[in-house]
Amino acid sequence: MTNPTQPSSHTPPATGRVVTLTMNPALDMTVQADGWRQNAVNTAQAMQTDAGGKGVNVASFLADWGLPVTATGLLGADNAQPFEALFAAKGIQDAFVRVAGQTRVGVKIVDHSKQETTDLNLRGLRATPEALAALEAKLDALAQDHDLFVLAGSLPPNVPPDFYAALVAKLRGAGKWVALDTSGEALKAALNASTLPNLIKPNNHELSEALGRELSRPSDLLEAAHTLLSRGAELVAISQGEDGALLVTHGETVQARPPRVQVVSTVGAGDAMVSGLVAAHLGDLSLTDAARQATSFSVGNITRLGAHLPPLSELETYAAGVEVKRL
Ligand SMILES: Nc1ncnc2c1ncn2[C@@H]1O[C@H](COP(=O)(O)OP(=O)(O)OP(=O)(O)O)[C@@H](O)[C@H]1O
Ligand SMILES: O=P(O)(O)OC[C@@]1(O)O[C@H](CO)[C@@H](O)[C@@H]1O
Repeated sequence: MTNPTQPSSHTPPATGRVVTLTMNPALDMTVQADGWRQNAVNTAQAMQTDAGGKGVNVASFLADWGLPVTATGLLGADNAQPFEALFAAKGIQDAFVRVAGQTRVGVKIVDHSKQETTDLNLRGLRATPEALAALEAKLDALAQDHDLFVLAGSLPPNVPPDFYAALVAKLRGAGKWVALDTSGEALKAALNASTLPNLIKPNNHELSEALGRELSRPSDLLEAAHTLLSRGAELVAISQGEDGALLVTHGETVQARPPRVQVVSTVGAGDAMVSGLVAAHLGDLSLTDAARQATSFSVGNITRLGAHLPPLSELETYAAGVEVKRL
């Protein structure tokens, strides 16, 4: 099927198949309300709804990049249509377990006059033991013929905080390459576990919260990254919003600063970065090129609504504008 956003001349690498796991997807309802104020009556200019949630977004970016991708997780049966339409349009294999009820709505208020994005995220559908058992069986089946797993987003109610920690151990034990992008107690448990993911992509606030200490100086972030590397991670990517990202491996550290662009919505910026890093891993890129590629994905994402990459020529312009410094 033709995908209008897919970069045209890019040839994807012919390597491993990717699974993205979204335990808590969301229908993102973006409301454009320029100049809006809290505690006041505001007028909005536009509204758009997109199938989202971190792993769904990663699947969408990777599909745009031309990689085969399977999306799994728990999806409310009552409003699954926008997700199914996205998967069909982009050729994403739909391996979501359907559960009773509606997937949560995530309200995103964007203010173009101030280039600000405000998120209101609901907690999501309570996961039943039956749904979790069905998901476990699905993941076991997917592990038969997929090599990379991206675990992304919050955990819905009734899923224990060590869910990702246990899954990372299981997947890495089976020889899979695992990326994790989560927050709060789930991130804390995963970072305290004995087996760490190959790639960890927190933002600086999420990492500070999970480690229980303020990481305000670059040296604090670097020290935290090196501790995670010494405990089994291969790449720690700490994103810092408009300031860019710090990417740390055993032998190298780079700082990537994005070019200045007109921001439409920052929703999914981190997911785009994860996607760029997964694509870079599959393409065996150097850390410098990975930083450039991942940042260009993020910048491409924040210049439009929804989790879509811009055409390749635009992506290349952003990539050329990324300032990558080896530290
Ligand atoms: N306002 C911005 N201007 C330019 N680039 C940005 C901006 N916000 C984010 N980015 C780019 O996106 C990357 C990821 O952003 P960020 O650190 O906000 O991720 P995140 O907190 O995980 O985002 P989210 O949870 O919304 O997906 C940054 O490293 C940067 O390259
Ligand atoms: O509650 P979570 O899972 O942490 O975040 C959910 C969410 O904000 O993440 C995506 C952007 O990264 C959105 O599509 C979605 O609404």
